[in-house]
Formats: sequence, structure tokens, C-alpha cells
Amino acid sequence: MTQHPLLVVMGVSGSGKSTVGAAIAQRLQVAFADADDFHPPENIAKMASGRPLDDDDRRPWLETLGDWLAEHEPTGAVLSCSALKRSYRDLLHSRTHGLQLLHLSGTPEVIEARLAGRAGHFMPASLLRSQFTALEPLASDEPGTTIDVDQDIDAIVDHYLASTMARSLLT
Ligand SMILES: Nc1ncnc2c1ncn2[C@@H]1O[C@H](COP(=O)(O)OP(=O)(O)O)[C@@H](O)[C@H]1O
Ligand SMILES: O=C(O)[C@H](O)[C@@H](O)[C@H](O)[C@H](O)COP(=O)(O)O
Repeated sequence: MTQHPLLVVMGVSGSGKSTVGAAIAQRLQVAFADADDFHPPENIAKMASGRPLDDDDRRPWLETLGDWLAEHEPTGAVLSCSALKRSYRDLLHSRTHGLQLLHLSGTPEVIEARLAGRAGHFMPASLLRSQFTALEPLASDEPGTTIDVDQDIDAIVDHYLASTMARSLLT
């Protein structure tokens, strides 16, 4: 692990990005942000009305997120962000150095059950199918780790921290 890790926790809605991202940031003692809090009101209204975002809706949001990450390079940070497509992740990389990714991966069944149990969020569970359609899992040339979300939160965090520690010992 680099001294000041810069990490995006990615995945579809309900995969646990906010929960796991905040827990990793706490363990690493670095800043945390949730990309949901950077959506303009139009994006929130669109999702809340049951319509998925498209590339044009997401571009300015991703640019803002890339700038947030770049600002936090000196101290390290964790950002939970869907980052569903390779092109979105490439945009974040283009504004940063040394960005790592953690993909929280799960079956539609497991994640649907999580969304059903989550209250008070603007994102309707009906959009989950479109999230899986858009999702492009990490490719082998992308710097990151994929972890199955069908385990408890502490296990996911421990697995991630152990895997990055092991990788840093090998480099
Ligand atoms: N590993 C897990 N095991 C059980 N419940 C989880 C796990 N990860 C997240 N949750 C719960 O699932 C719901 C969705 O998690 P959340 O962090 O909001 O996902 P996202 O930010 O990806 O939409 C929340 O109610 C959260 O408490
Ligand atoms: O790119 C998108 O379509 C959105 O970012 C989406 O993926 C995200 O999931 C929503 O903002 C809901 O927020 P949660 O992921 O917290 O459900």
C-alpha cells in the first residue's frame, strides 16, 4: 500500500460502496466522500423518477469527482463511486496519479435484497437492472481488486487491506 492511498470503491447501487468505503477510510485514517453527494439536483431527480443516468449526465459529475480525488492526493482519500464503465474510470485516472479501485461485486439477488432493506435513499431498487447492464467489471489491466460482497462488512475490509498490503510487499 502506498503511504497515502487514493481509492475508489465502485459497484452497482446497493453493493455496499458507502458502507465499505467509509469503513476503509476510517481504518486508513484518510478522508472519505460519497459520490452520491456530488450529483447535481437534475441527476438525483432523474434517478428518483426511475430513469437511469446516461454518459452525458455522468460526465460533469465524474470530472468533479476526479478533481476531488486529485485535491486529496497529498493526504490520501477513499471515494465511493459507482464508476460503472471503464471510460468513467479512465476519466478518474486521467485526473489523478496512483488511483486504485475496489470493485464490490455481487449477484443481482444478493444486492436486490440489500436494496430492499435500505430505507430513505433516493435511488429506486427498480434501477438495479440498468446498473448491471451498464457495469463493466475491472479489466485485467486496471489497478484494483474485486471482492465478493456476500460476506460481512468487516471481512470485506480485512480482505481488501490484506490484499493491498500483500501487493505492496511484492512491488
Ligand atoms: N457486506 C454487507 N453485508 C450486509 N449488509 C450490507 C453489506 N454492505 C452493505 N450492506 C447494507 O446494504 C445496503 C446498501 O449498502 P450501501 O453502502 O448503501 O451501498 P451503495 O453505497 O453501494 O449503494 C445498506 O443498507 C447497507 O447497510
Ligand atoms: O452512476 C450512476 O448511475 C449513479 O451514481 C448510481 O450508480 C448510484 O448508484 C446512485 O447515485 C445511487 O446511489 P447508491 O449507489 O448509493 O445507491
